[in-house]
Amino acid sequence: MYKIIKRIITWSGRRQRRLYAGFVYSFLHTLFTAMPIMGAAYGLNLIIEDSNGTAPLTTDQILYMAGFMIFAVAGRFWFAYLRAAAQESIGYEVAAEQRLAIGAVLKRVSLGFFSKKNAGEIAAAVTTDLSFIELFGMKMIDTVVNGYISVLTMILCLAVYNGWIALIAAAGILVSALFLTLLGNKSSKNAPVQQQTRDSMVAATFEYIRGMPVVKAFKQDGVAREAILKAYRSNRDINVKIEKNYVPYNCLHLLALKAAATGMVLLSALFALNGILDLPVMLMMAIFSFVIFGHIETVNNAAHVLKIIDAVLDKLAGIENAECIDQNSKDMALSAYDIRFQNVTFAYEQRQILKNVSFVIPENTTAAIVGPSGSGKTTICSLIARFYDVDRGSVTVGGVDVKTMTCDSLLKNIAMVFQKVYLFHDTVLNNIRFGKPAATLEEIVTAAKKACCHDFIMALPNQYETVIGDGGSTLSGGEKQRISIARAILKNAPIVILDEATASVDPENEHTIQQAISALVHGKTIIVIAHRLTTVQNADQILVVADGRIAQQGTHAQLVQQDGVYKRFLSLRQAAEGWSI
Ligand SMILES: Nc1ncnc2c1ncn2[C@@H]1O[C@H](COP(=O)(O)OP(=O)(O)OP(=O)(O)O)[C@@H](O)[C@H]1O
Repeated sequence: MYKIIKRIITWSGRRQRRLYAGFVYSFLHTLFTAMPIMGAAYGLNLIIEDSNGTAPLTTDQILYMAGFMIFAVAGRFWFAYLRAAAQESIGYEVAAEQRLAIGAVLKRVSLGFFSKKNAGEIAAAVTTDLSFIELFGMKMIDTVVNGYISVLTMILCLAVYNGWIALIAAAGILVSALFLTLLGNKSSKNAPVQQQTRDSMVAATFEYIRGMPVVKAFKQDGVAREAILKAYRSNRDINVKIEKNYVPYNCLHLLALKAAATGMVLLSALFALNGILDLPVMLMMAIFSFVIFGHIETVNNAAHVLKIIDAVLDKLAGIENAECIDQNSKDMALSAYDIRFQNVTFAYEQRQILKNVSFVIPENTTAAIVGPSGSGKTTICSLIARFYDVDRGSVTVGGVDVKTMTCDSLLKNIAMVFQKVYLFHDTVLNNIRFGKPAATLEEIVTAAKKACCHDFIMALPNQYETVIGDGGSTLSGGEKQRISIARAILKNAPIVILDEATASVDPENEHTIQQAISALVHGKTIIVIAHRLTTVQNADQILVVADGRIAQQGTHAQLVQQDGVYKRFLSLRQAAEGWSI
């Protein structure tokens, strides 16, 4: 328990001083809680002395007693307030910072990180898991640290009157701590499992919702539900197991405290009968026995909750300490924008995709990448944008190895239009503004007009302020793509990567969009993964990718003269486009 408490204190970072101040307030709060009890014993003694005629009770004494009581109660509330003010909001403050820190890390890790960890696991970490620490982290500090500070302070007060009774209280705490340790040992095994089942539950729910169109289209609700039900059942089973483990140890922990409290009452009565304790002190001991363990009775929950917090902190550390792809890189400004691949070899995990690939795309020229599906065209683009690092060889932009540049300083120079467009659950305006956060409304509208989306945006219920559904679900494929082109136009970067950008644009708009793209790409270095013949034919050079290599390279005029992949690709394209028209 001590190790995890220390971990939570470390987690609170620069707010640790507030935590420690809270411990001091907690100690003072307990002293002020004990004072009225001791005051009551003293007052009772005065009353007894008055009633048996030993010493008459004076008005001054009554006033002092009343003043003392008011002072003690006021002090108690004041220190309770100070403790809460110092400690209680720390969890929320630290969690908010940690969410931002994780967001910053996720932006800088290689995309391979997301293949290893599923989105559900990451989402659970920054939402439910961090919320758990946010809610329970400081509560546990209060329950455990402040709880034990409180009980130890009371034992010290007891020891002033009678060492034996204080010893019984201390023995009760030791025995209860033993049972809590046993409960904690059980929880050490169960907490990580509970954590995993929660992650699986979130991931399965995500998957189910995301896959809903497929589930409906194939009428396979049963199959999809099975995965989600399995995750829910596992979560239920581990929770039931934890509860079953919890109950016996919890009972033993409470029994130890109750037995100690009973022992304190019995011993103080025995001492009073034998004249070792005065009657008022005996009564004071009895009152103490009721309140002394109050704070640590709820420590039972802490034994398990702390183990969960430990597991969650491990998980968060795993994400936060993920290796950032550009952690040894520098912010650099480029002065040229030619792209050069030199003997590039790249594999996703063990699966080799590119082998010894070399080519040059001179500044301000267009390179069309063509090749069979799965040949590595998108991978080439991802390496230019440094979504992944090459295994061997180098990718340079403007003569600078992208490995030496931070992602921010590299991506500042690149605008991308992806094959799979992702729009945020935000307004149309903000989705376009993503290309240039400081853009004015006028600039955004101009970009939207160039990308041929202005008219359909104006037809939306709230025009540019219309909120787009999750992932762009309330727009058609073509509309989404045009918005993503508007984003790229707005960014106005010197390098443009288009991944089949016009694939889902309807023929009516295609011509206009091609014009917009021409404006976007004018005077820039362009890499386009194109399936359209016109795009390919007009490119300054064509890179034909096959089997992880550059199988052919040249202009359209040069490549049509050669027998090879390009010629075959061309005849297939002509057939396909002829067929589609
Ligand atoms: N993140 C990834 N992890 C593992 N393998 C991947 C990943 N992304 C792509 N691949 C694999 O790498 C190969 C090349 O993929 P890539 O997307 O570059 O092909 P492509 O030529 O762009 O295909 P298409 O024309 O179908 O879009 C494919 O076999 C694909 O399955």
